[in-house]
Amino acid sequence: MRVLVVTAVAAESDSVAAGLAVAGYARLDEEVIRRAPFAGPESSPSPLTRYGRAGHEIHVYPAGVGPAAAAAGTAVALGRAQDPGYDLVISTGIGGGFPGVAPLGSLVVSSRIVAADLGADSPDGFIPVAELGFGRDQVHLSVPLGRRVMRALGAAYGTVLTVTTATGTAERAAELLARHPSAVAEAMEGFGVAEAADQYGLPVLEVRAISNSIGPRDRSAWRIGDALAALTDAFGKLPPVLESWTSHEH
Ligand SMILES: O=C(O)c1cccc(C(=O)CC[C@H]2O[C@@H](n3cnc4c(=O)[nH]cnc43)[C@H](O)[C@@H]2O)c1
Repeated sequence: MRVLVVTAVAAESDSVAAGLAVAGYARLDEEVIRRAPFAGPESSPSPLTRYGRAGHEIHVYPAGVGPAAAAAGTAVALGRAQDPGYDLVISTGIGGGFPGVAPLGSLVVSSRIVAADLGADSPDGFIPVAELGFGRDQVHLSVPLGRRVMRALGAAYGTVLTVTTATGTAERAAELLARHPSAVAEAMEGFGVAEAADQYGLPVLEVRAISNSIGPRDRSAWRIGDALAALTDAFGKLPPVLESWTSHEH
């Protein structure tokens, strides 16, 4: 089994790595595959790091913030994979949770990944790109895998929205929920990772640890430390599920 885990930033990758260590995965090596887009001229390049246990490998790559960086970084990492290629791609990191379904410090697993603001605005409201006839705003996910992961993590299971502007008002949160009643969380990378994985014919999953509630902007209420600890917890529990899953099940 070989899995590519894509985060946005190094702090998320470090939390994933701490969980993999708990699951018995040892660091194998690392490869600088490009300069992450969020890194300034003084920052060090962010490597893709490989971890392994009993013939299974999990590679972790902080590809950058937002769907464009996520898609580009994922495609680069997938394109450089040597035989055997990857079986699965996971988009992960911190995210905003919809109140009532995904509290601070909890985990969510995607049943669907939807690009929630990919489309056109109109006097009658938002029109998704698929309705415009230009493309798609969601990709196929493995339901059996998602459900297994959800059970193993004790996570909420539902639609994870990808947005390019984080929600900062109650009105916007209500609008998103009205359009996506099964939404549990939002973040900024899932759809980009999913597009890249899908174009390589690979299944994808999104796992988010909730750092903030979706609604009126309030930075003082963010709990990034708790979310990163939840991410470590998730990746301590995830490997046995992934090892027992085979990609033809999706
Ligand atoms: O300053 C703000 O109000 C603000 C609100 C939400 C997100 C940000 C970020 O700059 C974080 C981007 C980063 O974190 C993920 N993330 C975490 N929470 C959310 C969210 O509620 N909505 C969207 N993205 C979120 C995201 O995936 C990025 O990697 C600032």
